[in-house]
Amino acid sequence: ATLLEAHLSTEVGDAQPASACRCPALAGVLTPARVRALERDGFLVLEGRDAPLGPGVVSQARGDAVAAMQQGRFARTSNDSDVRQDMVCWIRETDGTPDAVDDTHRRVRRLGDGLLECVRLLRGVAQALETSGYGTPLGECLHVPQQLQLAWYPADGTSRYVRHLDACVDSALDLGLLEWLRTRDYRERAVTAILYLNASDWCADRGGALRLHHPEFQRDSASPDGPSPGAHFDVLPRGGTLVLFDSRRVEHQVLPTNEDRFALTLWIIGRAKPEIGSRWTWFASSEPLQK
Ligand SMILES: O=C(O)CCC(=O)C(=O)O
Ligand SMILES: [Fe+2]
Repeated sequence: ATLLEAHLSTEVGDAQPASACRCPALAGVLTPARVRALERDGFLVLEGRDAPLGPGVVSQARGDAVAAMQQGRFARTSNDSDVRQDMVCWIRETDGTPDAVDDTHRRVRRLGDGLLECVRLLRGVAQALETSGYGTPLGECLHVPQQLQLAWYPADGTSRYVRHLDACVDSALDLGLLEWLRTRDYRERAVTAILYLNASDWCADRGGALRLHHPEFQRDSASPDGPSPGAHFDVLPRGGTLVLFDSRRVEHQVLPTNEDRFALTLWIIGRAKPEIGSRWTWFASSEPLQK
């Protein structure tokens, strides 16, 4: 059975085409070879020397995140509290500017320069993926929401997020029409992009790793022999580390953290190309993602 993430989904009404969100800092970063690895493995981790942003920008962004925390911008999610114990703050580049989406967002503090740079980097990932010919399973084109999730897992030794999938991959037949309509935004999620804003020397004993469960492992679980335990890959949430994974294939979890842990996440969405067919193609297909 699919584990469906149940928190409020990103607003995607004002998403932009990938081509409108170019980020110079990504030039030469998402090379065709790395994008092929992402397609093959379902995930890609760029850390250490491969990380796209310098430590200066990341620590500035962490300061901006702490400031947002002190301004009371973080709130619990609508998930059950046993699913996840982080607090989140939804941010847009335009927050605190005349171009903000509404009056409430015009009144909040502008994002700091460090956080702005991180937002622009994540929002540029879709364009960089398309340039390297990233192929979504459904041949969709990528779109970039304006809204990103800034999450804070408090340093209490228990804050975590249980194993889940970011996208809803169940068909209308499985879900029923109402539930299917309710989960529309989750179905559009194609690629999860996460940038960590923590210290660059985060070590394993602080906990808080992102555990990625290998897609092959999930497929195996349908076999009578059952999966071999331990088929996963842990990523330490070191500042500057960029993780990309297929939102529909890669189950993942956040292990309990002993240290305040900040993660900035963008869900890149995939929308059917007009020439391939409308969303009704998905609707009609009972197993749209089993290829
Ligand atoms: O912070 C992370 O490493 C992942 C968080 C996550 O899985 C989510 O917010 O859906
Ligand atoms: Fe997730």
